[in-house]
Amino acid sequence: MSSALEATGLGVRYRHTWVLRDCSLSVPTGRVAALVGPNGAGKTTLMHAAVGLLRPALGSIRVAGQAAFVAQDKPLYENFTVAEMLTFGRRMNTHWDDEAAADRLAGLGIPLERKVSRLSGGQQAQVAVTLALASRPDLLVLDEPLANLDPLARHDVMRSIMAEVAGRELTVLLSSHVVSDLEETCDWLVVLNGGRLQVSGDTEELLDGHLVLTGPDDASMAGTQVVSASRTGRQVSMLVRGVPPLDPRWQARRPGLEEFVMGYLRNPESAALPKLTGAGA
Ligand SMILES: Nc1ncnc2c1ncn2[C@@H]1O[C@H](COP(=O)(O)OP(=O)(O)OP(=O)(O)O)[C@@H](O)[C@H]1O
Repeated sequence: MSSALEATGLGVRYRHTWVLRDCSLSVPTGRVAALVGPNGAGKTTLMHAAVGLLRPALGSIRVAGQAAFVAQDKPLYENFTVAEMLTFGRRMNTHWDDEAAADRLAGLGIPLERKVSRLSGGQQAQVAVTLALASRPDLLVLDEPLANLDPLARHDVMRSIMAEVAGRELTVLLSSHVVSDLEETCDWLVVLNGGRLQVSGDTEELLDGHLVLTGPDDASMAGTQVVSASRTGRQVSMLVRGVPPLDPRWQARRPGLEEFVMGYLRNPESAALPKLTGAGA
């Protein structure tokens, strides 16, 4: 399994403050990886380090091939038309697929002669993604591509990204605060919390390896590895790792993605990380 992105012992600091500490992760080629975490967790910082916009103080982060980055505040010139943005992109990039970009925009019904400022938020996001894709990257890094978009536009942007991944060997790393948007499309999950990596792995394997247990708060928890728990009255609901408990009063089910992420974020001390033995293992 080859990696499109690999970080080993990554540490980043701004002046004297560490904002990423000891992050080791690997995203396999061809995956759509979701990067989630609360405000200030270090998601943008990790993306900046991945695409070479900042240099780590410790460890390393490596992309196999070319990366393209779409920043949070869509890097478009408001007074340019879409066609002028394409010309700009062509001049700024050594690898550039004009035809693919024009085809993609035509398929999305975005007129080339329209000014960027006259496009909807969803169309601007699509233009920014199209420009990034036109540079033929191996890794597409998108910082909150769905921010400020309505649910339909969020769905359309995600679906169009999936179509690109299906069409070629492209890996995507995208951050979002809306975990439910990622459920259908992201098959790799990275959770950052307070500058530390909490979770990194195949989404289905992670969900299959955990249970949500609900039961009375005096039920025995023997043999269960609790990620986090919340109480309502005399009932306890817990996210646990591994095997079901012995106490028959527990009801067990597979967690949804949002429950899983929330369960880990509630307890920053818990982690679900693969054992990395050297780079890329
Ligand atoms: N240029 C900078 N100088 C100093 N501190 C910074 C700088 N950029 C980010 N930080 C700090 O680094 C930490 C991580 O910020 P980062 O933007 O990576 O988080 P994030 O997870 O992307 O947050 P959000 O979800 O709010 O976008 C924060 O505490 C932030 O204040």
